[in-house]
Amino acid sequence: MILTKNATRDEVIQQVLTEAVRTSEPQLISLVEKIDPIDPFLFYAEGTTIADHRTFWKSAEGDVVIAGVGSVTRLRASKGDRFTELENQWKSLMEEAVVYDQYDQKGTGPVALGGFSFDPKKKRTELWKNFPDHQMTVPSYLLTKNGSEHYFTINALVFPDDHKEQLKFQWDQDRERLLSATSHDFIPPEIIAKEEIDPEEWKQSVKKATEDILNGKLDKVVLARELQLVFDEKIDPAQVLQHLEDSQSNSYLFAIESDGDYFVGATPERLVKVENRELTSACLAGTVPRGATDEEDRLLGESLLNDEKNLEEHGYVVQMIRDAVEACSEEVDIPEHPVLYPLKNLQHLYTPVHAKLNEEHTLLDVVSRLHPTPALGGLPSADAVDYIRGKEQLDRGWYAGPVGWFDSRQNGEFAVAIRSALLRKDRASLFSGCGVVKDSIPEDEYEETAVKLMPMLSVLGGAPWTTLKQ
Ligand SMILES: C=C(O[C@H]1C=CC=C(C(=O)O)[C@@H]1O)C(=O)O
Ligand SMILES: [Mg+2]
Repeated sequence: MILTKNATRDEVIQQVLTEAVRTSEPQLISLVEKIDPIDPFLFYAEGTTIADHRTFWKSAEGDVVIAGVGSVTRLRASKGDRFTELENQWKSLMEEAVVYDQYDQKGTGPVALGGFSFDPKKKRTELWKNFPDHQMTVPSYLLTKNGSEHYFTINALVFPDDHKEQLKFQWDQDRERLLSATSHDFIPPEIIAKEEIDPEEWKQSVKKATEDILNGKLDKVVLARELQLVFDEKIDPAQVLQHLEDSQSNSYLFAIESDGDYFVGATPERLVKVENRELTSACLAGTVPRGATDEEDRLLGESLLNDEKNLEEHGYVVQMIRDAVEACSEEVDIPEHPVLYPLKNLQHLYTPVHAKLNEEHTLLDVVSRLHPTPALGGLPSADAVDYIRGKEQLDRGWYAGPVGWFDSRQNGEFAVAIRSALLRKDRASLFSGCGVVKDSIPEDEYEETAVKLMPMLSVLGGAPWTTLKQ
């Protein structure tokens, strides 16, 4: 990667153009500038007037927001381990990239955003036909909010026959449009039909899983289900994102487009973050609803902290994440007991994980070691994934897969795509799963997944869950 701090922006563009002509190859250029604060949700909404492909990410702490419009290039693995292959492609892309950047901030310049399916070996259905197994794209235009500071990046492939003034004209025009976006009113579409995987059949599958666990086939398996909604018109992902922002706290917001479909969600579950080699992960599993009053809420939380079944569910996650993190880092710090992680509709058991990532490992390497944690798959991991592949009715697609971003500085973050929905024009598929252990009660697990559907269901204008249960 060539960082050009001393030349002017114009000189850098000229250099890249000259290099494209010399090599007869397109050259990747990245131009970063600091801008006045703007609303990332408006930037995202306006992006649709420039390109179909858009990506959105907001960290649970709200400190980092990245919105991408367009796509300069897509990393794609065709053989071997998808994470390793993407890593190699990213390295070679970065070797050639020319970056004009005075600020050196995480999440700016060349950044790859996207995600991965839960299980590349699962047979695909029609539902996910517009999503490839994985997709990490480098957006053409990128808004990055780092704390209170905002940055705008232009990424582009410069071709030998491009003209400098034409390139600049196009970039200026798009920049002006994206940075001066104003709000418009949203009219939410109406739900005209809903359908879920047969509840009784699903509960049977949970019962069967508890029997298989008791028979020693595995310790834990996460089973998921789908609720489909049909609307009277196309759903706008920008509107869904804005509503999630308004209604969910302590959650990562994401939206990824592929071939006209959008995968959107507000997940509380971090997979891993790496910043200056500081590794942060999280064990999040074990669930009760929030109480209607403060007192009820406190009692529910206390019961969760002492509930054997939920502690078992949680314990498997800690065990697996500890092993995976210890294998690639030092100074691993994991508290002995979980605490409560409160969300709008639910509270979870939460154990944070901190470590120092060893030099020879990368973020994607850690993603590959962690995915799927027993909060989404089960334990032993491989057996649980096989079990899900064979027994679960649902095509999970990207549900419960890693979604996130990384930059050229080895910084980045991935969350686990739960509390999510696939938007296909006037249809939405909402997904929800739960950790099944030997003491799981099918009816309770069904209720738990119902509450986990609430965040997406309510922003999509769904009636309260109780009226959905016919
Ligand atoms: C699989 C999901 O939640 C996981 C994350 C937190 C708590 C969980 C639980 O208590 O079962 C699940 O493991 C989902 O929301 O679809
Ligand atoms: Mg659970």
